Amino acid sequence: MNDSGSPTMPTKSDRPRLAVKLLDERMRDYLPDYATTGSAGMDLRALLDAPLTLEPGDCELIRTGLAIHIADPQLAGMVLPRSGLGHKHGIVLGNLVGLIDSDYQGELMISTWNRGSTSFTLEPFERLAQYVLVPVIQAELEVVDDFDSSLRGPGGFGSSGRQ
Ligand SMILES: O=c1ccn([C@H]2C[C@H](O)[C@@H](COP(=O)(O)OP(=O)(O)OP(=O)(O)O)O2)c(=O)[nH]1
Ligand SMILES: [Mg+2]
Repeated sequence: MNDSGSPTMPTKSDRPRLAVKLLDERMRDYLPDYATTGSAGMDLRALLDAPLTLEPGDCELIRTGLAIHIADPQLAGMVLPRSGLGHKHGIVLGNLVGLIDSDYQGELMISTWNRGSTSFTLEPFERLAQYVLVPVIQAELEVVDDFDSSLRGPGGFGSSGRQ
């Protein structure tokens, strides 16, 4: 927050820097970036040599041509669907959400599932999903016999009703 109480806009130089390898030279022109200053995710593009048609129910692993090494274990990447593709065309992720470990150095892959009822043709370099960097806290599990009591206790899965 600044003095006027509004959030201070971080500048590009405040951002963590992530090492990226181009596994296909064509991706140099298509490096992911934030579309607006407030975007949470960077769009990931499909590395394809030709259009690819996904029939209803098809699920294909699509290359991005990028390897991003996050390195910091207090960060992770998440691959999320784009809302327009998911809502209008049924193009979502075969794993629903992709979780990218900070020590992963391989190619970022997008499991692309046509959960809709019509075929969809994906164009080369089309923006297919989005990559969000998130903070992570790693924990140690400590085995106990009993918990300190809580208001909820073991209640879950709708125990509080619907209204
Ligand atoms: O949508 C995704 C999900 C995962 N990955 C990569 C990065 C991640 O760090 C690695 C392993 O993912 P995860 O742990 O979710 O898969 P797993 O089935 O448990 O594989 P592993 O045994 O390699 O951990 O695969 C992707 O490229 N795209
Ligand atoms: Mg795993």
